[in-house]
Amino acid sequence: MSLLDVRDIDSSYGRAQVLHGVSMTAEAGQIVAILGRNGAGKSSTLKAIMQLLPPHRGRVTFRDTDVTGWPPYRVARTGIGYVPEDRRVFTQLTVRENLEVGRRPAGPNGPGWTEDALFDLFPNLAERRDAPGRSLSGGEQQMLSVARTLMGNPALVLLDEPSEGLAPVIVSQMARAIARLRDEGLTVVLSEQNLAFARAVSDRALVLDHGTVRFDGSFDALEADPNIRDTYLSVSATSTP
Ligand SMILES: Nc1ncnc2c1ncn2[C@@H]1O[C@H](COP(=O)(O)OP(=O)(O)OP(=O)(O)O)[C@@H](O)[C@H]1O
Repeated sequence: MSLLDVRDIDSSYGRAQVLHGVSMTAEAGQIVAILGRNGAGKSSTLKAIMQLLPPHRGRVTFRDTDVTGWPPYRVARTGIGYVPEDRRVFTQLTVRENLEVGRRPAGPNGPGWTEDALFDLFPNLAERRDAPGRSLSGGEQQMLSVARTLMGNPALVLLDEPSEGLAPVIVSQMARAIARLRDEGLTVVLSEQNLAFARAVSDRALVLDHGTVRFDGSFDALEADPNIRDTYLSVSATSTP
């Protein structure tokens, strides 16, 4: 069975249904990209997995456990880390203090992340380790947000638009960091509008439109289907990582 199995979920904000029968899987060690235009339902799918937007139909199964309807903090404790689009760095705390806030025991997910390992992963943060969160650039905040989530030692990381708003050089660093997460055996599900970035870091693509899955497969298959690409992906966001 897949590490993550999302089966036929519907989710709504109030009376507005935004996910319609979404199904997807992530195998252990895989990086899966959720693609689609603005408002396609990428963030909502990540929130539904985390139970921040609990599905009212369908199931989310993680490590053979049905987590549907669980409070998000319990989902986090089973080993799912979530990095929201808006970063939520603690501005008054230093980089190191922000990391401390995220610390949780390693448990079954391996030896566990240390501050040093995270500074190795994000060298920019090492240079700013005693700087307050508010003084960091957008890119550094994005890195800190990912690093803080890793301090919780998740087996699966949900990344909401990791490349959004980042300068090209920072986008490359983020791409290298995600590749290293795969080397460490982590599973990642990320939402992206930047097709080049997603292709560079991911094993598989899922394309959403209006909260419905339009494609699920390899990037080669996606590129070979210009109809899917041109109809459901925004063509503007193609900067190379
Ligand atoms: N808090 C909310 N309340 C009501 N509707 C929402 C809320 N957040 C998102 N939506 C709606 O849900 C739909 C899916 O949005 P979602 O944020 O999941 O899309 P997305 O693909 O992640 O796009 P983006 O790249 O703009 O974040 C959109 O129609 C959006 O307007």
